[in-house]
Amino acid sequence: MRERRGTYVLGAICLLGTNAFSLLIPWLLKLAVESLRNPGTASRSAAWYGGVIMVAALLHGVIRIFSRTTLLHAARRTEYAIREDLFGKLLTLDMPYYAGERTGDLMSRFANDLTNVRMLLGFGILNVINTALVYVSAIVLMASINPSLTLWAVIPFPLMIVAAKGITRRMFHHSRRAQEELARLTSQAEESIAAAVVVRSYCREEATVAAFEETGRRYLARNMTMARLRGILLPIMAAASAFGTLVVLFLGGQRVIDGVMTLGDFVAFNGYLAMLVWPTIVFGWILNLIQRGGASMARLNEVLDATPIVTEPAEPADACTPRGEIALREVRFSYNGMGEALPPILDGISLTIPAGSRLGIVGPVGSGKSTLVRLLARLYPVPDGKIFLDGVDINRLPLAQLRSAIGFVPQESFLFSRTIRENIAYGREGATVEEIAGAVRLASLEGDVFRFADGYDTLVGERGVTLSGGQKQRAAIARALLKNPAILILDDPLSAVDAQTEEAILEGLSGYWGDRTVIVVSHRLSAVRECDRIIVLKDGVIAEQGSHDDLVARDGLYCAMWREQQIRRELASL
Ligand SMILES: Nc1ncnc2c1ncn2[C@@H]1O[C@H](COP(=O)(O)OP(=O)(O)OP(=O)(O)O)[C@@H](O)[C@H]1O
Repeated sequence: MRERRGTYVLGAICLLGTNAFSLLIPWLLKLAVESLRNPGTASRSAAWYGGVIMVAALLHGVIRIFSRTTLLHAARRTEYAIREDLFGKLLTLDMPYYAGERTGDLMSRFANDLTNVRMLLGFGILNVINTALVYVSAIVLMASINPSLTLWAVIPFPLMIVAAKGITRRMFHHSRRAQEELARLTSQAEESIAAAVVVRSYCREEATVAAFEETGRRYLARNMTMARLRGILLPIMAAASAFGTLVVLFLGGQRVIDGVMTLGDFVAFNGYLAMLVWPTIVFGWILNLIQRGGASMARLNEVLDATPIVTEPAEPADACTPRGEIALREVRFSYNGMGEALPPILDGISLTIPAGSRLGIVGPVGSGKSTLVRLLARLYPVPDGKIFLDGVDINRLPLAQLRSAIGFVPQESFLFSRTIRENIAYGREGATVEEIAGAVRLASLEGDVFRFADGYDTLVGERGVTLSGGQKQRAAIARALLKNPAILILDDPLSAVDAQTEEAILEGLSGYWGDRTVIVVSHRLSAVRECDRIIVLKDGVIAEQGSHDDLVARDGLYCAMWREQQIRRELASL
């Protein structure tokens, strides 16, 4: 908006010009009428004034087009810039922010709120300037013709302003609520479409439609109230302005009959009064635009002013090639729920993972395995002096440097609605066809890709629906392998395949490990069996650690889990 200040000033100047010509017309009419009444004393003929009026009307029209396009284009450009800022901002925000937001709500800010802001910055500003100019200049000119009649003419205005203020205050409230309901509607629609299969498989169509209808009803009710208020406002404004006109016709007409006012003055006075009618009638609409635009700008500012909790270091450490040694010192961590710290998920984890070694992380459901690996990539905030990469506090590493050292395959793999090739190439910009094929081979996905009719060019549907769960997971692994990171974190990435396939895939990957540090989180102990060290997490602490053989020999939690999984496996093979 600030960058476009010049354009708005130009638009305002044009509005000044267009209004100057429209204000000139009643004055010229007055002179024309006076010339008709007193042809002998008039300096110019009525026809001459008629010609000048036509020129003034033409100039008024031309400059009006220019003023409107200037201001409306400026609003479009501002909308474009805000959209870019919004998108840029959303990419900088971190996991803690997204954990508290609904996608649909964010999407509605892109659509509905941005439109409201554009309307405010376009039509809103245009009409505010126009109304102010018309009101001030018309009233000044009316007062110069007849001050007492002007007073009568403007009597309804204060009443109109009081009525408009009261009604628009209520409109603002309903407008804000309506926008929230719309955001909720967008969220519900987005979620129901994404989870269409779940909805159908649980036969929840009716309940989902009912919930959608309920939100829709609330949205409709808010809009109906707004329409009612707008409906009240408009006739009040029109009636008050008609009353002013009536009074002027009566009192002005009498003054003309009494010879206190000339017919030319009366014509001009009425011309100026007529100019006030439209801005007065649309006053309510403009106030509504302002209220709505203001409410939407506030919603956009909530996102634009949001700051990521995970920030770049104030004094970054020198860049160096990572070796991949990770150290954790008494790491404690709690998630924030509605701004309050929840009970700790990790409670004093100390651990050193030598560069080039392989660590397995196992433990019961919800014991904090994923949380621990998320902290290594600073997806959540980590206190200073707790986690080190090659001896450097990770809080001192620029985020891009830290994250480019890590290949992270999360529990839920996400694929873009693009081809398989593009999805895997996302791992590294500029990767060659051979490198992509190499990563696909390592992730044991090659056979699957060749079976697809379009091979690497197979389009992955939204969220990868055309791929099986296991194929999606292997595609996500291939993407991380292509990145060629010093540290590879696999957070239960093969949960969708059976134990034998998981083992075979991990076996196939063993050639890739090299001197990389590898962290494998898994529910299946067979997946971590070959790791140099395994930690068993329980209730946020390391309950046991050691190699597979050590842990089995200890006859503790790991050993119990191992026996249970072995029995299950044997039963499954019967
Ligand atoms: N964003 C979050 N906000 C609040 N609590 C969370 C969040 N993410 C996870 N938790 C909670 O933290 C605990 C540990 O979750 P985490 O995902 O780290 O466990 P896990 O050991 O990986 O579980 P699983 O074996 O099921 O994958 C759980 O109780 C979970 O509910």
